[in-house]
Amino acid sequence: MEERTLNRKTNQSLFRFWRHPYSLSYLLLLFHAILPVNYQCVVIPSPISGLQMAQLKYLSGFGNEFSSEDPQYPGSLPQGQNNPQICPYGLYAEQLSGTAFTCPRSINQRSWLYRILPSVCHKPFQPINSGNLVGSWNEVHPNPNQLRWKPFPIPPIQNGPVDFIQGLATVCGAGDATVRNGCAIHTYCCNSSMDSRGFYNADGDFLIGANGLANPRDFLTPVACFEESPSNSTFTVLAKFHGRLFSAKQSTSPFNVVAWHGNYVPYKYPLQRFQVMNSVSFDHPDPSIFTVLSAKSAFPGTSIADFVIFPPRWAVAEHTFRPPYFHRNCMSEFMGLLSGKYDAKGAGFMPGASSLHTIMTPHGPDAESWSQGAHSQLKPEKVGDGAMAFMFESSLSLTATPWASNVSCRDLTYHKCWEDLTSHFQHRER
Ligand SMILES: O=C(O)Cc1cc(O)ccc1O
Ligand SMILES: [Fe+2]
Repeated sequence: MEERTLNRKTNQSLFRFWRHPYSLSYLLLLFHAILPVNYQCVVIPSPISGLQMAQLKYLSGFGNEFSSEDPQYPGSLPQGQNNPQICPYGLYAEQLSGTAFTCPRSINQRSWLYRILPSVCHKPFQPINSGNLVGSWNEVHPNPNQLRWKPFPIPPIQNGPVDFIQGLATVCGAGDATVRNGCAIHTYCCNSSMDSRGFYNADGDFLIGANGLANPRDFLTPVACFEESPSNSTFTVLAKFHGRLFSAKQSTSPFNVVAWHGNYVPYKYPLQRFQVMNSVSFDHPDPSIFTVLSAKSAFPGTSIADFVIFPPRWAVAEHTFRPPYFHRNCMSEFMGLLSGKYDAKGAGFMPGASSLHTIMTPHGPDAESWSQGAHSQLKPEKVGDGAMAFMFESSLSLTATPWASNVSCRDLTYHKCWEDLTSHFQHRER
């Protein structure tokens, strides 16, 4: 997934932000939408080296104006102004903006950071191997077929360490980072922490948004926290810019924010906290009822992408075909299964698997799921116990990259899951 959601930052990591232990057995996909408005977040996938996870504290809320200072440095956040002539504790003031200065105040996003050194203290960035990252779509071959992938394999540690950035690969996307309108879906599979490497994404934000049945207090933003830089140390800051990777060295840790305030912040959200709503009478509401976050486009009601989840829930609709129906949409749908079973698919869509149904590509329940949905007794039923599926519903025409088209875990038999659908048409007697 490409950039709109988590963060975008300036040259250094805004906060040290723990994401996921790489030992998670499921695939974690990143979505990244390039917005006309420059939203930002920070996803710093670098595991905590100097800090213990238990020490991490969070501020709760969504869209708030926050203030934070490292508890060991009371008074480190300047009061009453952003730019004192000399900042408390000799810190440097640095602004990180997420929207144009000229955006109306109601949607303006920015944060002020008070850090040990400003982000600009680094050696020049040099291009590095961008691996399987793709940022331009015009030369990628279109494919209107249903595409599906088995779980992307986690690289074996005996073949060498692979960190979050080295393990990133672009699955599909559309649009252009240079004109800041588009999105891409990336996957990552890694076996090592980033240690003294940090990352920022100038092409957009890794996974964010605005609306949903998610409660604001479940969004957690890290409290200011920094690490000391031992003398003679070397840190690497990696940048993603126009779809390519760059690397710069510096002698101090970029995780040096002692205090900050603002509303342009990274956050994490536990999907299990999403309160599901659904039909309590009949028929199948639109899947947009499960939207957690939206990356809005310039057209009201039409997103660059909605981040939708399918958590466990009760199905009670009467005289209704309850699983997802057959359809072809004017939107692209990228789906993944994190755990359990998805109610429109059987064994072919296992945890870690993903699929792409681009614009107007027909899809729907596989033959067996259709049969169950058509014939099962309609009592109240728990759907997807222990399951979690997600979908990016995008108004853009997503194209699969050459890597994703040719990767060995591509499920070339996907179309067969509908082969057993037969005609039940009852001809009229003539
Ligand atoms: O394709 C899918 O499985 C996702 C989906 C689910 C649903 O309940 C209705 C429409 C839809 O695209
Ligand atoms: Fe769909």
